[in-house]
Amino acid sequence: MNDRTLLAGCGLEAGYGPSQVLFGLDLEIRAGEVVTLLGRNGMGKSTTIKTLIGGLPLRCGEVRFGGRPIHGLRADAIARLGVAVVPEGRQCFPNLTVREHLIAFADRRNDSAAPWTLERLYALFPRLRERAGHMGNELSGGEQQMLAIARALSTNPRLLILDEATEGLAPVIREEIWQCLAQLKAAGQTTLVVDKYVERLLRLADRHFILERGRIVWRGSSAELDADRALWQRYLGV
Ligand SMILES: Nc1ncnc2c1ncn2[C@@H]1O[C@H](COP(=O)(O)OP(=O)(O)OP(=O)(O)O)[C@@H](O)[C@H]1O
Repeated sequence: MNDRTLLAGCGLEAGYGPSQVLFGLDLEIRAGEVVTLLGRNGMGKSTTIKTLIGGLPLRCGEVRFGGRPIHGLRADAIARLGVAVVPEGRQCFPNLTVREHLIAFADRRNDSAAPWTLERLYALFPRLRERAGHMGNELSGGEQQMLAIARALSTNPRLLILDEATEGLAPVIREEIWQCLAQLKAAGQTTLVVDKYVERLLRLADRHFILERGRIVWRGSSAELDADRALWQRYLGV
Protein backbone atom coordinates (compact mmCIF):
# COMPACT_ATOMS: atom_id res chain seq x y z
CA MET A 1 0.00 0.00 0.00
CA ASN A 2 1.12 3.57 -0.55
CA ASP A 3 -0.66 6.77 0.32
CA ARG A 4 -2.29 6.96 -3.12
CA THR A 5 -3.93 3.54 -2.69
CA LEU A 6 -7.66 3.87 -3.26
CA LEU A 7 -8.73 0.22 -3.20
CA ALA A 8 -6.78 -2.66 -1.72
CA GLY A 9 -7.71 -6.32 -1.52
CA CYS A 10 -5.49 -8.39 0.71
CA GLY A 11 -5.47 -12.20 1.08
CA LEU A 12 -8.89 -12.53 -0.56
CA GLU A 13 -10.49 -15.95 -0.39
CA ALA A 14 -13.97 -16.52 -1.78
CA GLY A 15 -16.03 -19.05 -3.70
CA TYR A 16 -19.42 -20.59 -4.32
CA GLY A 17 -20.70 -23.20 -1.89
CA PRO A 18 -18.09 -25.92 -1.55
CA SER A 19 -15.91 -24.65 -4.42
CA GLN A 20 -13.22 -22.13 -3.58
CA VAL A 21 -12.32 -19.76 -6.44
CA LEU A 22 -10.00 -17.13 -4.92
CA PHE A 23 -6.97 -18.30 -2.96
CA GLY A 24 -5.35 -15.41 -1.12
CA LEU A 25 -5.52 -12.80 -3.85
CA ASP A 26 -3.79 -9.41 -3.36
CA LEU A 27 -4.27 -6.34 -5.51
CA GLU A 28 -4.34 -2.60 -5.14
CA ILE A 29 -5.40 0.35 -7.24
CA ARG A 30 -4.01 3.84 -6.74
CA ALA A 31 -5.94 7.05 -7.26
CA GLY A 32 -5.87 8.14 -10.91
CA GLU A 33 -4.65 4.80 -12.25
CA VAL A 34 -6.20 2.56 -14.86
CA VAL A 35 -5.52 -1.02 -13.84
CA THR A 36 -6.51 -4.23 -15.62
CA LEU A 37 -7.30 -7.67 -14.32
CA LEU A 38 -6.36 -10.21 -16.98
CA GLY A 39 -6.57 -13.98 -17.26
CA ARG A 40 -8.18 -16.74 -19.24
CA ASN A 41 -11.86 -17.66 -18.88
CA GLY A 42 -12.85 -19.09 -15.53
CA MET A 43 -9.75 -17.90 -13.65
CA GLY A 44 -11.79 -15.80 -11.23
CA LYS A 45 -11.87 -12.26 -12.62
CA SER A 46 -15.61 -11.72 -12.18
CA THR A 47 -15.47 -13.44 -8.81
CA THR A 48 -12.74 -11.00 -7.73
CA ILE A 49 -14.90 -8.06 -8.72
CA LYS A 50 -17.95 -9.47 -6.96
CA THR A 51 -15.86 -9.95 -3.85
CA LEU A 52 -14.48 -6.40 -3.96
CA ILE A 53 -17.92 -4.80 -4.31
CA GLY A 54 -19.82 -6.77 -1.72
CA GLY A 55 -21.61 -9.11 -4.12
CA LEU A 56 -20.01 -12.25 -2.68
CA PRO A 57 -18.96 -12.79 0.94
CA LEU A 58 -15.27 -12.93 1.74
CA ARG A 59 -14.17 -16.11 3.46
CA CYS A 60 -10.83 -14.66 4.41
CA GLY A 61 -8.90 -11.45 3.81
CA GLU A 62 -9.85 -7.79 3.76
CA VAL A 63 -10.86 -5.06 1.35
CA ARG A 64 -10.09 -1.40 2.03
CA PHE A 65 -11.43 1.57 0.13
CA GLY A 66 -10.00 5.00 0.84
CA GLY A 67 -8.17 3.44 3.80
CA ARG A 68 -11.32 2.12 5.45
CA PRO A 69 -12.35 -1.56 5.66
CA ILE A 70 -15.38 -2.26 3.48
CA HIS A 71 -15.55 -6.06 3.55
CA GLY A 72 -18.79 -7.08 5.19
CA LEU A 73 -20.61 -4.01 3.85
CA ARG A 74 -23.51 -4.59 1.51
CA ALA A 75 -23.12 -3.85 -2.18
CA ASP A 76 -25.36 -0.77 -2.01
CA ALA A 77 -23.34 0.66 0.88
CA ILE A 78 -20.12 0.15 -1.09
CA ALA A 79 -21.71 1.82 -4.12
CA ARG A 80 -22.59 4.82 -1.96
CA LEU A 81 -18.96 5.14 -0.91
CA GLY A 82 -18.10 5.74 -4.56
CA VAL A 83 -17.57 2.42 -6.33
CA ALA A 84 -19.54 2.06 -9.57
CA VAL A 85 -19.61 -1.11 -11.62
CA VAL A 86 -20.49 -1.66 -15.25
CA PRO A 87 -21.39 -5.34 -15.16
CA GLU A 88 -21.22 -7.93 -17.89
CA GLY A 89 -24.45 -7.82 -19.87
CA ARG A 90 -25.12 -4.06 -19.53
CA GLN A 91 -28.47 -4.38 -17.77
CA CYS A 92 -30.34 -1.39 -19.14
CA PHE A 93 -34.03 -1.02 -18.28
CA PRO A 94 -36.19 -1.66 -21.38
CA ASN A 95 -38.91 0.77 -20.28
CA LEU A 96 -36.78 3.77 -19.23
CA THR A 97 -35.48 6.37 -21.66
CA VAL A 98 -31.79 7.13 -21.94
CA ARG A 99 -32.33 10.40 -20.06
CA GLU A 100 -34.28 8.64 -17.30
CA HIS A 101 -31.46 6.12 -16.87
CA LEU A 102 -29.02 8.96 -16.40
CA ILE A 103 -31.01 10.78 -13.73
CA ALA A 104 -32.38 7.69 -11.95
CA PHE A 105 -29.44 7.26 -9.58
CA ALA A 106 -29.15 10.87 -8.48
CA ASP A 107 -29.59 9.83 -4.84
CA ARG A 108 -26.40 7.78 -5.07
CA ARG A 109 -24.33 10.76 -6.13
CA ASN A 110 -21.04 11.37 -4.36
CA ASP A 111 -19.76 14.88 -3.83
CA SER A 112 -17.26 15.76 -6.49
CA ALA A 113 -15.38 18.87 -7.53
CA ALA A 114 -16.28 18.04 -11.14
CA PRO A 115 -19.64 16.26 -11.02
CA TRP A 116 -20.95 14.27 -13.98
CA THR A 117 -23.87 16.43 -15.06
CA LEU A 118 -26.18 15.27 -17.82
CA GLU A 119 -24.46 17.78 -20.11
CA ARG A 120 -21.00 16.35 -19.40
CA LEU A 121 -22.24 12.80 -19.95
CA TYR A 122 -23.76 13.80 -23.29
CA ALA A 123 -20.50 15.52 -24.25
CA LEU A 124 -18.61 12.27 -23.54
CA PHE A 125 -21.21 10.17 -25.40
CA PRO A 126 -22.81 12.39 -28.11
CA ARG A 127 -24.71 9.34 -29.33
CA LEU A 128 -26.63 9.23 -26.04
CA ARG A 129 -27.72 12.85 -26.51
CA GLU A 130 -29.13 11.89 -29.92
CA ARG A 131 -30.95 8.96 -28.35
CA ALA A 132 -32.05 10.76 -25.14
CA GLY A 133 -35.76 10.01 -25.62
CA HIS A 134 -35.35 6.39 -26.71
CA MET A 135 -36.14 3.43 -24.47
CA GLY A 136 -33.43 1.06 -23.27
CA ASN A 137 -34.74 -1.71 -25.50
CA GLU A 138 -34.50 0.50 -28.60
CA LEU A 139 -30.73 0.92 -28.30
CA SER A 140 -28.01 -1.00 -30.14
CA GLY A 141 -25.56 -3.10 -28.13
CA GLY A 142 -22.93 -0.36 -28.33
CA GLU A 143 -25.38 2.33 -27.23
CA GLN A 144 -26.50 0.18 -24.31
CA GLN A 145 -22.88 -0.21 -23.27
CA MET A 146 -22.29 3.54 -23.48
CA LEU A 147 -25.43 4.07 -21.41
CA ALA A 148 -24.21 1.57 -18.81
CA ILE A 149 -20.92 3.46 -18.50
CA ALA A 150 -22.64 6.86 -18.43
CA ARG A 151 -25.03 5.61 -15.76
CA ALA A 152 -22.13 4.42 -13.63
CA LEU A 153 -20.42 7.81 -14.07
CA SER A 154 -23.60 9.67 -13.10
CA THR A 155 -22.94 8.67 -9.48
CA ASN A 156 -19.54 10.49 -9.60
CA PRO A 157 -17.63 7.33 -8.67
CA ARG A 158 -14.20 7.49 -7.11
CA LEU A 159 -13.60 4.08 -8.67
CA LEU A 160 -15.16 2.82 -11.89
CA ILE A 161 -15.07 -0.93 -12.56
CA LEU A 162 -15.76 -2.38 -16.00
CA ASP A 163 -16.31 -6.12 -16.29
CA GLU A 164 -15.96 -7.20 -19.95
CA ALA A 165 -17.47 -3.92 -21.09
CA THR A 166 -16.64 -4.49 -24.76
CA GLU A 167 -17.85 -8.10 -24.92
CA GLY A 168 -19.77 -8.80 -28.11
CA LEU A 169 -19.35 -5.31 -29.60
CA ALA A 170 -18.27 -4.57 -33.17
CA PRO A 171 -14.59 -3.50 -33.37
CA VAL A 172 -15.44 0.08 -34.30
CA ILE A 173 -17.78 0.46 -31.30
CA ARG A 174 -15.24 -1.24 -29.05
CA GLU A 175 -12.70 1.37 -30.14
CA GLU A 176 -15.18 4.17 -29.30
CA ILE A 177 -15.48 2.74 -25.80
CA TRP A 178 -11.68 2.56 -25.41
CA GLN A 179 -11.39 6.16 -26.51
CA CYS A 180 -13.97 7.22 -23.93
CA LEU A 181 -12.00 5.36 -21.27
CA ALA A 182 -8.85 7.20 -22.39
CA GLN A 183 -10.69 10.51 -21.98
CA LEU A 184 -11.83 9.46 -18.52
CA LYS A 185 -8.27 8.55 -17.62
CA ALA A 186 -7.07 11.97 -18.80
CA ALA A 187 -9.71 13.48 -16.51
CA GLY A 188 -8.23 11.50 -13.60
CA GLN A 189 -10.86 8.75 -13.27
CA THR A 190 -9.54 5.74 -11.36
CA THR A 191 -10.63 2.63 -13.25
CA LEU A 192 -10.36 -1.15 -12.98
CA VAL A 193 -10.88 -2.93 -16.31
CA VAL A 194 -11.50 -6.61 -16.95
CA ASP A 195 -11.23 -7.34 -20.65
CA LYS A 196 -9.39 -9.59 -23.02
CA TYR A 197 -7.98 -7.16 -25.60
CA VAL A 198 -4.53 -7.04 -24.05
CA GLU A 199 -2.86 -5.30 -26.97
CA ARG A 200 -5.31 -2.37 -26.73
CA LEU A 201 -5.22 -2.30 -22.94
CA LEU A 202 -1.46 -1.78 -23.00
CA ARG A 203 -2.07 1.68 -24.42
CA LEU A 204 -4.88 2.52 -22.04
CA ALA A 205 -3.78 1.15 -18.69
CA ASP A 206 -0.92 1.93 -16.30
CA ARG A 207 -0.63 -1.44 -14.57
CA HIS A 208 -1.88 -4.98 -14.98
CA PHE A 209 -2.61 -7.97 -12.77
CA ILE A 210 -2.74 -11.50 -14.20
CA LEU A 211 -5.00 -13.97 -12.48
CA GLU A 212 -4.50 -17.74 -12.72
CA ARG A 213 -6.76 -20.10 -10.79
CA GLY A 214 -7.68 -17.54 -8.16
CA ARG A 215 -4.18 -16.18 -7.54
CA ILE A 216 -2.29 -13.16 -8.87
CA VAL A 217 0.64 -14.70 -10.72
CA TRP A 218 2.06 -11.54 -12.28
CA ARG A 219 1.76 -7.78 -11.81
CA GLY A 220 3.52 -4.98 -13.65
CA SER A 221 3.42 -1.94 -15.91
CA SER A 222 2.28 -1.82 -19.53
CA ALA A 223 5.92 -1.59 -20.66
CA GLU A 224 6.80 -4.73 -18.68
CA LEU A 225 3.81 -6.65 -20.00
CA ASP A 226 4.52 -5.53 -23.56
CA ALA A 227 8.11 -6.76 -23.27
CA ASP A 228 7.27 -10.26 -22.05
CA ARG A 229 5.23 -12.07 -24.70
CA ALA A 230 5.93 -15.44 -23.05
CA LEU A 231 3.57 -14.26 -20.28
CA TRP A 232 0.83 -13.69 -22.81
CA GLN A 233 1.14 -17.24 -24.11
CA ARG A 234 1.42 -18.79 -20.72
CA TYR A 235 -1.39 -17.00 -18.92
CA LEU A 236 -3.56 -15.25 -21.48
CA GLY A 237 -3.65 -17.75 -24.31
CA VAL A 238 -2.80 -15.11 -26.94
N1 LIG B 1 -22.49 -18.36 -9.48
C1 LIG B 1 -21.55 -19.32 -9.55
N2 LIG B 1 -21.73 -20.51 -8.94
C2 LIG B 1 -20.79 -21.49 -8.97
N3 LIG B 1 -19.60 -21.37 -9.60
C3 LIG B 1 -19.36 -20.21 -10.23
C4 LIG B 1 -20.31 -19.12 -10.25
N4 LIG B 1 -19.78 -18.09 -10.95
C5 LIG B 1 -18.55 -18.52 -11.36
N5 LIG B 1 -18.31 -19.77 -10.93
C6 LIG B 1 -17.07 -20.55 -11.16
O1 LIG B 1 -16.00 -19.83 -10.58
C7 LIG B 1 -14.84 -19.91 -11.41
C8 LIG B 1 -14.36 -18.51 -11.76
O2 LIG B 1 -15.36 -17.87 -12.54
P1 LIG B 1 -15.29 -16.32 -12.92
O3 LIG B 1 -16.58 -15.98 -13.63
O4 LIG B 1 -14.90 -15.52 -11.75
O5 LIG B 1 -14.10 -16.33 -13.98
P2 LIG B 1 -13.65 -15.24 -15.02
O6 LIG B 1 -12.18 -15.20 -14.95
O7 LIG B 1 -14.41 -13.98 -14.80
O8 LIG B 1 -14.05 -15.92 -16.39
P3 LIG B 1 -14.99 -15.40 -17.58
O9 LIG B 1 -14.12 -14.54 -18.41
O10 LIG B 1 -15.35 -16.69 -18.25
O11 LIG B 1 -16.17 -14.69 -16.96
C9 LIG B 1 -15.24 -20.75 -12.62
O12 LIG B 1 -14.82 -22.07 -12.39
C10 LIG B 1 -16.74 -20.65 -12.64
O13 LIG B 1 -17.31 -21.81 -13.19
